[in-house]
Amino acid sequence: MKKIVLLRHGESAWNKENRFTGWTDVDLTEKGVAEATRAGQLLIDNDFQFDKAYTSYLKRAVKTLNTVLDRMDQDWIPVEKSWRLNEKHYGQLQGLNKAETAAKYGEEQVLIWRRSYDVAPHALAEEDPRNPRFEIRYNEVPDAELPRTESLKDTIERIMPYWKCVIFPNLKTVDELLVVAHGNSLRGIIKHLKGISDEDIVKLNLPTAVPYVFEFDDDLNLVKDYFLGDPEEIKKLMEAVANQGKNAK
Ligand SMILES: O=C(O)[C@H](O)COP(=O)(O)O
Repeated sequence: MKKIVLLRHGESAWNKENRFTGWTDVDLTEKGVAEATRAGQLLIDNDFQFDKAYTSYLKRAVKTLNTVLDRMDQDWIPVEKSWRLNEKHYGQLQGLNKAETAAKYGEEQVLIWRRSYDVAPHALAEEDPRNPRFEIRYNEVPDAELPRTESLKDTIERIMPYWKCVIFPNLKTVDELLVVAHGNSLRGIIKHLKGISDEDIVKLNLPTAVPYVFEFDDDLNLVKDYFLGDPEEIKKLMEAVANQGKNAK
């Protein structure tokens, strides 16, 4: 059986503070590192030996991947980074507290910004210092492809060329791939893999650092998908992610 494991990074400083993060390059918390170590242990316990790993240009994902591979003693495997695996760009929401945003604009509006398929938050202004066009790490990316905000649809459109041409075709020749990325960039990949509708994708909330395994037959048809870990605990973690957009007052 061929397998791809999708893993959201461990808790970041802005997950802890409940802020919209998007392309902001925040670090893991201590808890985030511990979550990544635990994910690595779960992957060893389930006999994973990865042939190759992929991650984004953002350190919360890169450091999660390094921590997982270190726990597995698989630091040596080939790793490729791509900006295309970055989180959904959250535009002007980046840096704002999610519960405070819900208190100001309403929970329904925040749910639309966080989970809808084709509504993007307000875009960053061209001169905003957070605009990715000012960042050296994106020098290789044509300006027209660099987002100032994104809907999930936009995120999927920029991930898919990389998924379809680089990541997925590897399965023809190797058996196990690891992709460490972000809540929404992974929702986009999962929507594609499972054929989830635009309406139903609203309900998917990915917890931090819980390995999500996809198994494929030799013709690369999806056979089954499952999380590693305790289902009750994972359900609670998913609910907690959904509740981050609720008004705390
Ligand atoms: O960018 C962020 O804020 C997080 O990675 C995901 O946030 P969300 O669960 O609010 O989409």
